[in-house]
Amino acid sequence: MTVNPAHTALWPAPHASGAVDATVHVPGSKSVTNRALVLAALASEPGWLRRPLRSRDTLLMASALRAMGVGIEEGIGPDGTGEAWRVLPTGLHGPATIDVGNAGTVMRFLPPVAALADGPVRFDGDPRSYERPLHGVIDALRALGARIDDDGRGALPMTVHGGGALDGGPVEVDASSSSQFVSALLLSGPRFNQGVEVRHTGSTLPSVPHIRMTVDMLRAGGAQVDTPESGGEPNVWRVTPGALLGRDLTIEPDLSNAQPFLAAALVTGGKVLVPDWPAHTTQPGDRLREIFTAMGGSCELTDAGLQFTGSGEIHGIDVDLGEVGELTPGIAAVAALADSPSTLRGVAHLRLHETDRLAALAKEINELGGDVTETADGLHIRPRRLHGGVFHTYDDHRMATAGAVIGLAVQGVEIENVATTAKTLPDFPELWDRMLGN
Ligand SMILES: O=C(O)C1=C[C@@H](OP(=O)(O)O)[C@@H](O)[C@H](O)C1
Ligand SMILES: C=C(OP(=O)(O)O)C(=O)O
Repeated sequence: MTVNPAHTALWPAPHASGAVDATVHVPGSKSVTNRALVLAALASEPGWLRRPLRSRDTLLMASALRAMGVGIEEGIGPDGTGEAWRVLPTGLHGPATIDVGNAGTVMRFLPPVAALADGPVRFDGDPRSYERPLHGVIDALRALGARIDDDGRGALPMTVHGGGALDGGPVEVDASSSSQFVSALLLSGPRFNQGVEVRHTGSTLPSVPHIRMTVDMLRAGGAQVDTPESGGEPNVWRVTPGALLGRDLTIEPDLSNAQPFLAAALVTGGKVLVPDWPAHTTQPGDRLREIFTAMGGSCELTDAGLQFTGSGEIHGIDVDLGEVGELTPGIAAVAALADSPSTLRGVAHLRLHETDRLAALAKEINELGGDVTETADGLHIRPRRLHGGVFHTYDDHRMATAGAVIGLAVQGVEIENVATTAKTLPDFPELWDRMLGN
């Protein structure tokens, strides 16, 4: 086996010599970009995505849709104001081969799309993609009339034998391991003959704001969606069959990827302005305003964006992160530098993310001298004086940015494979250096 040198390379995480004071333009949201691509591909007319995120996960999504025949032209928008992608929907075709990488959104959102193609669509990806849960999508699609060949584990690799259309209708799914099972079925629902009615049967449901994001974006595309919040039954979502509009959509900055920069203000007692922070959003990263305020910062949302200011003090926190699990690595990094212990709860499903994030965070922070223990559904973090060392990242973009946050306060932290941040945040080292004035 050849080892990619980028995976073993060490990046000396910059140590902050003082309080940061920077404006950081955070690239577009992964979750919004990949939903927008899927909805635009399923629409009945062309659409625009402005300021899309161009990262590994979104380029994989674009390539996969192109492989099924969708036209995606990358360029500058009609008014000349920055990058914009034109999406030209067509009939969806197989045979096609799709590389999902390690993108949850690609591996979960596209099998229902592939069921609408007129031939076989083969799905494969990184080794970790074979371990990430997909059974909810596979079982539900089979129940809705799709033919899928997998190796019996309910995981990748697999082939969806698209039949040109799917019956759809009511289906049960246990989405306790990933909200993306529900989002996946809803996104393609308008194109199923009978639409879809998804009933979540599990005892817990993570990342509910991401399901709201799916519903909001479907509605903005003209779909009729009934939800628990709109007076429907708990844990049931219903999408009526119908055409989707081609939209002209500007993608919001990725608020979860704003996290390391806000954390830098908190850790150094400095300030960071993130322009274009949306006043209303379903992105889970918006919860950072409340969480990082409780941990010692303060923030103000103005026309210029979100101004976040650290006080020089960092407090521990006891918080349920079940709705906003993807924020856990960054919160754990800050908590390891706090003046009191923290308990992070409600995130058992993180063991099945890019890596087992609970194990990885405990191990890597402890190897720098920390005192972190895993619980059944989270982490206990008792701050200790940390020292330098190698922070391993396990091909997980959020481990890399979490390590960079610790490196601001601790001399001699080296991040293994910082290039893994390209999954959702291209040019992270450059953005980080620029924030620090380097
Ligand atoms: O739908 C989405 O865009 C996402 C949903 C969440 O997945 P899980 O529900 O699997 O945690 C989140 O962690 C992931 O980063 C993005
Ligand atoms: C869990 C994440 O990604 P994915 O979309 O691959 O599930 C994440 O970005 O934190």
